[in-house]
Amino acid sequence: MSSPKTKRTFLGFDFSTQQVKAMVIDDALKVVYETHIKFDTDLPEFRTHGGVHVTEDNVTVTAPTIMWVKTLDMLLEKMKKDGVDFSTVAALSGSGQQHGSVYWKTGARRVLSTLQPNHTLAEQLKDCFSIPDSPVWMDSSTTEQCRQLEKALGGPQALADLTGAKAFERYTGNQIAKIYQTNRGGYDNTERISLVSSFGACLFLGDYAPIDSSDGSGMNLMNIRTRVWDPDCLKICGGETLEKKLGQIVPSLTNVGPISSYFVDRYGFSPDCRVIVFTGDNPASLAGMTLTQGAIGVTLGTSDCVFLWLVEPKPNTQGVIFSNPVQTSDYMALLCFKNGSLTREGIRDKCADGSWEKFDQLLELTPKGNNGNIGMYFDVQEITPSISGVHRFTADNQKVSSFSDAIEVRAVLEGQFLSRRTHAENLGFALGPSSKILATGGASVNKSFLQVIADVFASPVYTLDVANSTCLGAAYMAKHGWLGGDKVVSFDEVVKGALDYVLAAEPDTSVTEMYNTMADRYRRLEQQIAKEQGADY
Ligand SMILES: O=C(CO)[C@@H](O)[C@H](O)CF
Repeated sequence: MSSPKTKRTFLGFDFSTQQVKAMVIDDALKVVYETHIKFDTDLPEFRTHGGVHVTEDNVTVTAPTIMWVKTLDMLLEKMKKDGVDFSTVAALSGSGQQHGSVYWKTGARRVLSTLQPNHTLAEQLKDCFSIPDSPVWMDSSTTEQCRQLEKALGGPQALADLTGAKAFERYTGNQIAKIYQTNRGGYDNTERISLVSSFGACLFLGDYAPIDSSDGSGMNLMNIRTRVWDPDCLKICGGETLEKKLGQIVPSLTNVGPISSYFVDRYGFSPDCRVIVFTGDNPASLAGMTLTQGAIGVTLGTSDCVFLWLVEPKPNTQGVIFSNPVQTSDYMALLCFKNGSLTREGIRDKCADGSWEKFDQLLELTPKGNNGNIGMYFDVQEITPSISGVHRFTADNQKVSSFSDAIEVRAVLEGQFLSRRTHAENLGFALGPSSKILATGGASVNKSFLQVIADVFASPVYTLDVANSTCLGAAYMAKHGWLGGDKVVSFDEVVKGALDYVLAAEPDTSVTEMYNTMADRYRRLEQQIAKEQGADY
């Protein structure tokens, strides 16, 4: 809670899949307040599960747009009751679950710009959405539209070269295409299409806020190099009117204007409070981790995610490349691996009686490099690449059906982290003397994992116990944008010293050459499996 002595604060919001979070930081970037409102439990009238509605076909996934609006009403009331002094907020920004989309009905802009402070946002905006149920990132009902877009643009790799990713069902252009094709009435009655991020900015701006270049990268509509809409993609997905409905993209960190008077009158914000363009949750998370060039962010959770800062990206059909949210001339990449902690825990239960202590003891029984044995453990259909099954290879690349417990334990760790490394390198990340790994997530407390990561990546591993990196990143970006963005001051400069990363593991340089060779072998073996299973690689 900000106190009278606090001179200046910055506010970050995160419109995520299951909740809306808010975080207040002081001028020294220290968190002084945070809170959240969860959709399922705090707004039961919408009957969501995990913040969404999934249709029987398990393919179509949406969320009620007005639920997000009402949640913001509740969040701000809670913050007010908790004593947050909104008058100290110099700037605010935010993030949103990526790829989701909001459809503002024709005429909504007038309502948005004349909000009355004695009524809630939800009361006033309840009839402003032409498509009341927003498609979200978990939706996978647009495969037909994905194939149409890739066919028209020359195939998955050509589309990745142009937009930073092959056509993914969750990507907004394909979601818009489905509405354009199947609900033309609703589409034609839409005057603005927002992402979840820019929708959040619209509410605070009291006007249509632009999409930023980083979250705009998650749509299969933006030219990843020029950061402007690609006319061919627009036409295929939404015809001649889509560009007008989207508005123009702006660089991340853009100061898009003063806060709407609605928030000044109702909550006591300063009329000088600036709205900094919102961005996607993963770009904001990169900022919240204070990831910098040469670093790799690794979040070890149910799914493992790898965040990369790239200067020269090599788009492919595995990862996704976004415009960098804090250095707008650079790029970032995201790799998601579905087989993360549950796979590691499965081997622990099978080989070490469910004990991490015994797991670590078994790990010590085999040399680094596992005498050339390699394992790949895709208990569920993997995302990167899209293959499944368990595959074990001996040093001479012979497939075997089992390993001893000790070999298996090392093989699951080396296999997973060789996979993270090879896919990072495929996207253009170059490991070098200044590389470092920033590890977060539940499994980052396991020291033996971190040592394998340090050895496989030949880089020091730092850990950070940062909860809500997405919301924290949005608050950091509020200050960075308020200072003028990356054209005025670098992100490094803005966040210097903000977080205390702890050095957790240093690489054993005696095995660097061995893992370099092993990485090349892993890549070839995984490509072989992908080919056998007819998967992109
Ligand atoms: O689809 C994703 C990234 O491409 C997810 O991480 C969503 O952003 C989660 F909200």
